[in-house]
Amino acid sequence: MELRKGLEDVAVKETAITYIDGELGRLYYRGYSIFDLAEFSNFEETAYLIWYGKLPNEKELEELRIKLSTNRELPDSIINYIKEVKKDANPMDVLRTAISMLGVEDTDNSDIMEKSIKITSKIPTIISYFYRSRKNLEIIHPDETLSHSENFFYMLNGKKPSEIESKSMDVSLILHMDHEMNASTFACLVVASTLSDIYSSVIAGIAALKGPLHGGANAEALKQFIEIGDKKNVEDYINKRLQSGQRLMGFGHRIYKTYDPRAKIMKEYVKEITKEKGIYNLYEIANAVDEIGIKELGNKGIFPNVDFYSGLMFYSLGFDPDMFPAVFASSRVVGWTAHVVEYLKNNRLIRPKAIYIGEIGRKYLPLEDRQ
Ligand SMILES: CC(=O)SCCNC(=O)CCNC(=O)[C@H](O)C(C)(C)COP(=O)(O)OP(=O)(O)OC[C@H]1O[C@@H](n2cnc3c(N)ncnc32)[C@H](O)[C@@H]1OP(=O)(O)O
Ligand SMILES: O=C([O-])CC(=O)C(=O)O
Repeated sequence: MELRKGLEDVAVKETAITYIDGELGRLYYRGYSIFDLAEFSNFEETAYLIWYGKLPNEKELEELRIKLSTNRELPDSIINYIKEVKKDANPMDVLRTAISMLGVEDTDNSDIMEKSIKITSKIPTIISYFYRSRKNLEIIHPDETLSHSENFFYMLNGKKPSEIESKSMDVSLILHMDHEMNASTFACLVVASTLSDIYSSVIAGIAALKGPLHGGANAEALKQFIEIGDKKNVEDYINKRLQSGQRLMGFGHRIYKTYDPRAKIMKEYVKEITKEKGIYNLYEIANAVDEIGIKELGNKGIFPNVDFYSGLMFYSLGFDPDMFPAVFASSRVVGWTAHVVEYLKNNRLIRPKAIYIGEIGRKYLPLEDRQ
């Protein structure tokens, strides 16, 4: 039996959701280029596309908009939990626990799609309530008149977003919404394939996304730019980092062997928003890391990935660095749940193999006879 470390190049399902061309750096949701969706679409419309397989007409879009905007509030038990949890808790742990509590509270008999929409509509509320309560600020209840992205920004910052903030938020969420069989989506499927419930699948996704090799890399990438401090230090920093065997965070990808198209799009928006926020120096450092990093690693097919610029984007939008993976999850939940629904149409228990390399037939010794 062949060992495929990291399951590289192993297909676990057929999908009509997302297609990636890792050589050319192209990404399509349901056949639509990520470049077009980022430019012309918004969170609600792209979520509809990913969940239902087509762009919605006006009525369909309005129906989804209403479901997403009227299900944002949390049960009191979860609000109390968020207010009482320790202020330095990891936001991914808080999110994971809050989704688990939602699962406990859930008594409705709606199908997985309806539950998925409700979970999606509540994640920004969980993140924003925790953000404000850890800073001893009053929580801001959701505003049904605002779009998903605008409301997220509003619940966090206490003011409605400007045009550039609103577009940047929408674009960021669109870019993170799905990415074929990444580690967190696979974790969701493993759980779903046992015919467990959708809350449990989403929790598995959050748990896998948290790690610094996956969704946690956005915070690590920003940390690098802050540590570098000035663009004249970039070359030295990269050399030291690579020579000491550390990875450049926000670089490299299992599928992309060229520039991640999402990073390309994110970079343009980050350039604009950092100017507006007075932190353009961080963009300049990031841009220098991008260029010098490619000189060092590009020949191995290692280029910036989505997490490289998204940390700087989320920072510009007001999020604390430890919250970036949770913001990522607020969008990826659409992809996770779409893949679960797709997989369950043709379910088979996911149960791979391990190649045993230990001993067999060892003699059991009573405790007192062991060395
Ligand atoms: C949303 C996302 O999840 S995007 C990914 C976010 N993660 C990061 O940015 C973390 C940094 N990047 C990485 O650790 C990796 O590129 C991963 C985990 C994303 C992909 O890893 P894999 O496809 O498994 O590649 P693997 O870990 O086997 O690395 C292959 C080689 O490239 C090197 N490499 C990979 N990424 C990097 C990097 N960021 N910096 C320096 N070297 C790297 C490895 O050291 C290894 O070198 P070697 O063959 O000389 O030992
Ligand atoms: O596809 C991957 O392995 C990681 C990634 O970029 C994502 O999940 O967005």
